[in-house]
Amino acid sequence: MGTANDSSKDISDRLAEKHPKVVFVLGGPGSGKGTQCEKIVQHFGYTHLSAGDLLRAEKNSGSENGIMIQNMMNEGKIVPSEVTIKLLQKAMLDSGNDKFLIDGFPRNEENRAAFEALTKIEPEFVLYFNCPEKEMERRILNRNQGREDDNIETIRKRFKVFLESSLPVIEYYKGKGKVREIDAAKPVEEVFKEVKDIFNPKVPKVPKDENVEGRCMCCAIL
Ligand SMILES: Nc1ncnc2c1ncn2[C@@H]1O[C@H](COP(=O)(O)OP(=O)(O)O)[C@@H](O)[C@H]1O
Ligand SMILES: Nc1ccn([C@@H]2O[C@H](COP(=O)(O)OP(=O)(O)O)[C@@H](O)[C@H]2O)c(=O)n1
Ligand SMILES: [Mg+2]
Repeated sequence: MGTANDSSKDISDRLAEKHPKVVFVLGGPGSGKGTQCEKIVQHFGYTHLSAGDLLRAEKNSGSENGIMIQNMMNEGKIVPSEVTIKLLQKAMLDSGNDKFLIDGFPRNEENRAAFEALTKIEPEFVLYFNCPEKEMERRILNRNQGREDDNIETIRKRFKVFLESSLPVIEYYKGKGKVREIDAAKPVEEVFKEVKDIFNPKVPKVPKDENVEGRCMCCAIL
């Protein structure tokens, strides 16, 4: 009979066969991760997986972890990786796609190391939305999504967790040259301009039939 470990290995193996392409989308609470992910999906064909949304859905499904997830979220704490990674892996397999924006994950060193060990997936790059705390606070208090954790007391706890636990993950990926940092304090469309340049890098065009002396480029070089 299979054990829990067998089944988590099974799901990891099935996922590895798809050779998924993953971009981690990080930034403080309210920095605009979800907003920009929606736009990336429309333009670049990724599937958006928000760790927070998956955890909220799991909580609402009445699962055995529901109360634990609710308590952790209301305290702004990070849910144990095992739970979140299982949800992410299932969503990746169910999607039928092979390109994913993983939003709000990894949020601490435990998330990062457990995901790497279990899935062996290395992100293509990490999109980091850098935004001042005052602006993030203003946005969350105006978000109106009915989230229980969008109150000033929990927001302050989430900012603390971001500084203490999530920024070190961003630093880790900076050390690997993988972080693409974006000024997220600008208006949505201006932020997206920067995002587009990252997903769609401009390749400088080689001039075709033109140079100063009227010869083609290859002749000019020769
Ligand atoms: N660049 C922006 N300028 C102003 N408001 C924004 C911007 N990006 C997102 N918002 C708004 O701020 C709130 C938080 O954005 P959201 O995408 O949910 O952030 P996150 O997923 O990082 O918490 C939402 O109400 C959203 O409409
Ligand atoms: N990797 C993650 C992501 C979110 N969460 C929990 O979910 C909450 C909300 O995450 P979210 O990504 O939806 O929040 P925002 O950054 O979008 O405001 C976090 O404060 C954590 O309590 C988690 O435990 N682990
Ligand atoms: Mg979000």
